Amino acid sequence: EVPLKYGAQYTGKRTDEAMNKWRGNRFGQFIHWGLYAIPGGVWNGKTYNYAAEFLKSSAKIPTSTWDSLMYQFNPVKFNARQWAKMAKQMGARYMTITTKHHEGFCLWPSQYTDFNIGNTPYKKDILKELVEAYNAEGIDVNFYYSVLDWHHPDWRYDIKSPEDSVAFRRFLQFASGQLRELATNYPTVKAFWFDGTWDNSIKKNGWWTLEVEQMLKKIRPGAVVNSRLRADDFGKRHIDSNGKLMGDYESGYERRLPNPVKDVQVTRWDWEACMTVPENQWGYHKDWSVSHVKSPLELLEMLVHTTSMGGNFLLNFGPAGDGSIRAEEQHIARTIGAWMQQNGQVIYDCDYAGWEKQDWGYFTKPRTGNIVNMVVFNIPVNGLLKVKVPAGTKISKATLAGKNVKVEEIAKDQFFIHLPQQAYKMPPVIVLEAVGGA
Ligand SMILES: C#C[C@@H]1N[C@@H](C)[C@@H](O)[C@H]1O
Repeated sequence: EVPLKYGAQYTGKRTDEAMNKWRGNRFGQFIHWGLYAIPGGVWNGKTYNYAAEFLKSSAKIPTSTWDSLMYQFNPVKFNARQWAKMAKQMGARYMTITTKHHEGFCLWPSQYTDFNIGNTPYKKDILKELVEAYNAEGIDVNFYYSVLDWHHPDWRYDIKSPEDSVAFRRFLQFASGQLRELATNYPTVKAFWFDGTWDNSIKKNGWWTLEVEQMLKKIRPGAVVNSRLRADDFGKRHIDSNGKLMGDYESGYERRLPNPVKDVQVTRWDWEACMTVPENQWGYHKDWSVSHVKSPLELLEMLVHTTSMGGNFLLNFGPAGDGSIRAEEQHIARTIGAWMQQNGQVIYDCDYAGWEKQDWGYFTKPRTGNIVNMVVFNIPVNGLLKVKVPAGTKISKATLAGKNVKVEEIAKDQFFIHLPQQAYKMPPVIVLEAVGGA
């Protein structure tokens, strides 16, 4: 091992109450909302297909022009309680909000910059409204914070001169100040989701990333911080130079999921995947016809897939500039929510079962007891669901919606579960009682 000052601070999974709650939540709503929601991917009549929150760079818009969008931000249809109720109905147990994205505009009245919600026609503290509304629904709120800041004059992509060093040191103090005020002024915040940390300027300041993690955990004991914040002494990100995870969970799965067979190593630590509904739109885009839009069933399978590998699934919503939620996203929330209403127990507080992945779908396992859940997405023509169990394990019972289904031992440690033949519009769940074995 190489000696590190700014590497991983511990190994293994945190087992404190705050982290157990973060882990057990399993399903979160990501919200990307900022000035980029106003143009929605269209500028001077031209539609830009790239991610709408990157429109400033896609359309090469000068910072002064982009920043003047602040004077148009007046979401007259914004209703934090409605958003929170929709998230509750969808079955989300946490919500992660972009307090500040790469554009540098702050959804809270930051004392460190005028580029914030207080100087818009809306004026009110949107972050406070969202935290209160979601907490009132029993939903934990986490803060996304982009270190990359296109607005701030002291931001640097790299440190190539003494002037860069001086400016960037000022920038890091600014960012630390903003993070301190977020952690202090919104005391129910549970976790911090860092982004915009891929540039050399951050890699060359790994010390700061550890200082921020420690500061946040001092202000908010139990706070959870993602690996994406962190860089070690040599600029290694997420995983330090000794192969140890930094931060409290791995956050590299963006718009992709680990392979359930080849990537089982992800189960050794906590992790989260974040996912867009279109192919690559986090902020509101006016025209979703420019790429594939995932169906509720595609997204539900991703949620179950993630739970089956011991991860959290963060599904993104991009509200419009007027504060409305588009119909496609409302349909997704209703459809997934209807299934979660009946089957949330196979997601919440569930984990990797350690059983061999089969083609019909995914296993999840509650933290306690001898239950293993089967969530079936691919219905076999013969209605027989193969299950390979750890050596010596017996399946004593299998039920679907509380009714027994046939269990047939077909070989040593192998069974067929007989799925009742019917048309399934949503994935059926079979609950196995397993005894003995590993
Ligand atoms: C690239 C990039 C950013 N990371 C995702 C989580 C979105 O915030 C996107 O803009």
